[in-house]
Amino acid sequence: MAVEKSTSIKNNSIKTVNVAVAVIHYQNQYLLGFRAASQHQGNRYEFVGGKIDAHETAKQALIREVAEETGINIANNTAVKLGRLHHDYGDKQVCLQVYRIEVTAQQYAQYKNLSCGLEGQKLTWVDKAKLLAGHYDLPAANKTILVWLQLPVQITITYPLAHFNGFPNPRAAWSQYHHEHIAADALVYMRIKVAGAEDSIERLLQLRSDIKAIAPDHLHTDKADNAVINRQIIAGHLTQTQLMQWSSSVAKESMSYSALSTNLPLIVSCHDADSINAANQLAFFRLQQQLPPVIGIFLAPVECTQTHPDTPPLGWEAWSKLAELADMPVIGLGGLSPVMSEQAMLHGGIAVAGIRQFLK
Ligand SMILES: Nc1nc2c([nH]c(=O)n2[C@H]2C[C@H](O)[C@@H](COP(=O)(O)OP(=O)(O)OP(=O)(O)O)O2)c(=O)[nH]1
Repeated sequence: MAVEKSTSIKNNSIKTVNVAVAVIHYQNQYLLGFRAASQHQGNRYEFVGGKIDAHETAKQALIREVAEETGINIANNTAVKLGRLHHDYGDKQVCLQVYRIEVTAQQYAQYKNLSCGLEGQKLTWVDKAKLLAGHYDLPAANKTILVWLQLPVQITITYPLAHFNGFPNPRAAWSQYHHEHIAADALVYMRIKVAGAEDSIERLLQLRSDIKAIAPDHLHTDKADNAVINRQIIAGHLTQTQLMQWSSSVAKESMSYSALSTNLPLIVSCHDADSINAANQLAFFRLQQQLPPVIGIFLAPVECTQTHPDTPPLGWEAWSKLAELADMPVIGLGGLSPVMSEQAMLHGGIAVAGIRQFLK
């Protein structure tokens, strides 16, 4: 079974409605509307937004819809692209173009008591933890948006095991070093880069119950019955090579590759347009199969790195053009420091990641 054969949205004659969706927040307070019973997906909460008119870009529609529905002028706020979501409701097909907008302290002070929108709809500010925990009934397509919102603006990456080769017990040294140097509550990509070292990752997770992890794709399936692993690993990771292997297996109509059955969200690494297209295809396939989504792309290298000195960096401008192609949140990687998350957001990303500068 190939992707094209299993999809209904792209081949269907029903026109897809393009919708601009604004995830408006101030720190951990998120703005939700409530859809009237008579509307499509009625009696559900929603993020502010609406149809993109024929002459409009998604960002223009976003500014117009937010002003029409709430009165908030977001023309001067940064709209951080989260992604594009195709969803088939059976009676209607939508493509949600989703942006996150943080309002200023001044805007929040002005609008925090807003309980009724300009179109008479109910509006409410809700706590992020409750929103992510599913306390509010949203349309089905929004499930993926909530998973995207779990990603922090900084992601720590571990050193590979080879970095500790000089130690008498490199695996113990790897766990101990990261135990001591990872910041509290961090999201950590466990890039150990050697097969069979899962116990070191498990040990680190046991030592640091406060952290969440992105693990090599095979780890959690091997340890599916392990409570520590299940609680702390929020996503599996695919390298660009694994992603392209999946993509070519789809082209050959052989769906044997294990990534497809992974029962965790995925984060993939990409370095070019072809791999981003493959990531979009994988995300689309997983939504169709009702598997957990692809929640992000590590797009690298933005700048020169010590670990890959011979790889030419993309630079922010080329990085930004590639990030625009992605249907999911994009994370900058390569020669970056934690303070550059703002810069990533101005270039269409949601976060930055790295090793040295992200460890304490
Ligand atoms: N605004 C919004 N729409 C969403 C969300 N999630 C989701 O699936 N949708 C769907 C529901 C609708 O089918 C479609 C939005 O269309 P809409 O009818 O509200 O758009 P609109 O405001 O321009 O509508 P209208 O008054 O012109 O009819 O997108 C969401 O979080 N916010």
